[in-house]
Amino acid sequence: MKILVSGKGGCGKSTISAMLGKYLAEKGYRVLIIDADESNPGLYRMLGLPKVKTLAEHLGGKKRAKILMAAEGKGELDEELFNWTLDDIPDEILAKKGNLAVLTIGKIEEAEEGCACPYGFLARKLLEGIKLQENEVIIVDTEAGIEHFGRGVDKHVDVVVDVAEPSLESIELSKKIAGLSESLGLKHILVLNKALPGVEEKLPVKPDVIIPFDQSFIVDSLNGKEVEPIDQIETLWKSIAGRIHLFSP
Ligand SMILES: Nc1ncnc2c1ncn2[C@@H]1O[C@H](COP(=O)(O)OP(=O)(O)OP(=O)(O)O)[C@@H](O)[C@H]1O
Repeated sequence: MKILVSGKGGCGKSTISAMLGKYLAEKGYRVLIIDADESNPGLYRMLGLPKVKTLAEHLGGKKRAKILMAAEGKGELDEELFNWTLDDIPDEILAKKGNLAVLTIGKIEEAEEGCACPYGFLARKLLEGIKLQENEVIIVDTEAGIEHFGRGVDKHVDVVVDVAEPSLESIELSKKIAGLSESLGLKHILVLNKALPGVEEKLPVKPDVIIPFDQSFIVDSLNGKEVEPIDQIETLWKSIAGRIHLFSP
C-alpha cells in the first residue's frame, strides 16, 4: 500500500509520516518512508537514522534527473529504470533500522540551482514503478502545499493523509487536497494536528483523526530526539484500514 501525506507547511507532515512509519514497522510491516520534500533538512533525523545518498545523487545528480525527465517528455525514457521491488533499491540510498527504511529523493542545496521539478519527476517514477508485496507499505512525506498533485506524484498512491492545523489557511488547503484526491479516485483521510481544546467544534469539516497540540513535540525536535508513535497514530491506521483492504502481518 502507498500512503501520501500532504498539507500546509509546518502542519506536521514529517512528524506524522515518521510516527506512522515506526508504528507500522513495530506491527511487522516492511516500511519505506519516501522523503519527497526537497526543502526540509531530512526526515531520517526524526527516526535517528544516518544521512545517506539521495536517489538523485545515486542517479548522477539533479542534472541527470533533468535529462531523464526530458527523455520521458520525448517518449525516450527507459521505463525499466524504476521497475523495482523494495529489495532492488540500492543500499547506499536507504537509511535503515530493522524493517523501516527512509529514502530521500533529493534536496535543494544551492541558490539559483533551478526548480525542484526533476525531484518531483523522480518521486513520480519511483512510485509508479515500484511493486509492493502485501506486507509492504510506502509512506510519502511531500513538500508543503499541493504541487505534488500538479507533478502527478499522487496518481500512484492509494490513500492521501491530509494534515491540517487549526488555521483558516490550513483548513482551506485541506479542503482543496480533499477535492484533488477525490478527482483522482483516492481515499482521503483528514487529520487535525496541533489541535487545542474545543477547536474542532469550530471547524467547517469533521476530521477523521485529531492529534492534540503537544509542546513536547517541539522540545524533542529541538533536542534532535527520535519521534515515538502516539496513541492517535493507531486511530489513523484504523481510519486507513477502514477504507482500504489491508493485509495483517
Ligand atoms: N501535535 C503537535 N503539537 C505540537 N507541535 C507539533 C505537533 N506535530 C508536529 N509538531 C511540531 O511542528 C513542527 C513542524 O512539524 P513537521 O516538520 O513535522 O511539519 P511539516 O509539515 O513536515 O513541515 P514542512 O512543511 O516544513 O516539511 C515541528 O517542530 C514538530 O515537532
